Amino acid sequence: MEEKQPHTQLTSEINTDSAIIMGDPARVDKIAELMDNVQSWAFNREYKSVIGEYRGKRILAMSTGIGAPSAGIGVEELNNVGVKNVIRVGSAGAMQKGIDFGELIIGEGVVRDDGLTQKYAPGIYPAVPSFKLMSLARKYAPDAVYGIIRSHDGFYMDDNAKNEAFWSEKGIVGADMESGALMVIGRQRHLETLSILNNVVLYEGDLSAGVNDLVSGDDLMAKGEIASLKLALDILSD
Ligand SMILES: O=P(O)(O)O[C@H]1O[C@H](CO)[C@@H](O)[C@H]1O
Ligand SMILES: O=c1cc[nH]c(=O)[nH]1
Repeated sequence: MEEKQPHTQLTSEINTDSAIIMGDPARVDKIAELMDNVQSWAFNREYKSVIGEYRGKRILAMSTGIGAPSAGIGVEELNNVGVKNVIRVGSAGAMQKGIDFGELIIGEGVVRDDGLTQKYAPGIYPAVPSFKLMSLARKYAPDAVYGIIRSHDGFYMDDNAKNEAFWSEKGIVGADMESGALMVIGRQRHLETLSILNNVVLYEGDLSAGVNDLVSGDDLMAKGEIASLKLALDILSD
């Protein structure tokens, strides 16, 4: 019998080539409400997974916790069980003025300001999404904010303001912690990847307050979260 993947507890019996990943296990319950014939698969450590159908397409949804290392393990184990398309649906902070709460930010590339991906490939290796999935994003969400995002490792850094000003000036549109790992590892494993982020912090806004508002269900952010999940489902079921 096939052994379960040690962290996610997945096996190839999930029987799908498409997965949606997210940091927060609670978001898995939200996406489950949007799918049909949902079956719980596993909940081990930070990896909560369900399988369901959307417009007849079988899709796995799984949380990966916070940060590149746990996302990286999740992506590797998805690859091990035969998944080929992986979309991350996360929350982000805006890096430019004028991006409102709940607006979707879609990464056309990622500044790899994390530690893990440096172990996979030198920093000059690009973190870029799949052209196929990006084309579908443009089809379903032409009005989203498209641009380069920055994935980092430290949420509570003393030099956050300085770093954000630096990267904002370079045109970066949003910040998260896992998209770089998804795209770098995904490319090396021949996966199609994409990252769709719901903005929860205005540029130069209070980081902790933004994430707290997402937890308490602030209306614009809650709508953005559902919109981001639906967009990933639309793309994978196209
Ligand atoms: O909402 P998720 O998917 O967890 O994404 C973002 O939120 C967390 C930080 O609050 C980090 O994981 C960051 O990337
Ligand atoms: O600013 C933010 C908000 C959420 N997650 C991040 O990584 N950064």
